Amino acid sequence: MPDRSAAQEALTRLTVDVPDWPEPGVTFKDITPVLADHHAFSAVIDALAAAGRDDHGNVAVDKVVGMEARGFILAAPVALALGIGFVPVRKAGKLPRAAHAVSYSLEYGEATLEVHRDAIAPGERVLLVDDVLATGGTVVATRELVERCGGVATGVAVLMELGFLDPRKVTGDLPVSTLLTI
Ligand SMILES: O=P(O)(O)OC[C@H]1O[C@H](OP(=O)(O)OP(=O)(O)O)[C@H](O)[C@@H]1O
Ligand SMILES: Nc1ncnc2[nH]cnc12
Repeated sequence: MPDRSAAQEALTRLTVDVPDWPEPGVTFKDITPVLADHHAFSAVIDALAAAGRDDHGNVAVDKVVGMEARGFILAAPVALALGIGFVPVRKAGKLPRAAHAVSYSLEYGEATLEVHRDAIAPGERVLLVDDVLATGGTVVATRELVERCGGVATGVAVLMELGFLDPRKVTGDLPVSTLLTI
């Protein structure tokens, strides 16, 4: 069983709040010190991977999707921990083959995300993994990409949720697993 409280403690202790970055009024949650600490990194990966298991501890998803860029750092080891494949959802113009694209807004701007059309097979169950759930725009766009491939997003696992931005208003019925709510 992952030690969820150890992961939460490490996240609270090591995440650095950066005021007014990348623009005035935004407090940026810098998780790089968490990644730099082997024990903390390992604890948060195990805690995130739990969202991909059922009540008996069996793996309940077929793929793990990570959103560029910080999502990649977390989703790839989560996929390995679960023994399943990893799918990158990339910012526009980075994927070399036929891709689906969805545009969206986030806390500090707008962007387009893309996924290879054949990265997720019809009917596959997909866990989304990212570091921060802020407005929820990234998660909603990624769910749309999974569905355009014919897959089913079963949930999203994040390190932290910025509750004051009310992301669950837009994530709707998608189950959210978060280690910290701020
Ligand atoms: O809930 P939202 O308002 O959509 O914000 C959350 C997203 O914002 C950040 O990514 P960003 O697009 O800044 O990219 P990065 O990982 O490359 O820094 C973060 O890693 C999430 O993916
Ligand atoms: N405040 C924030 N800190 C880190 N990543 C974010 N993504 C969106 N809002 C963010």
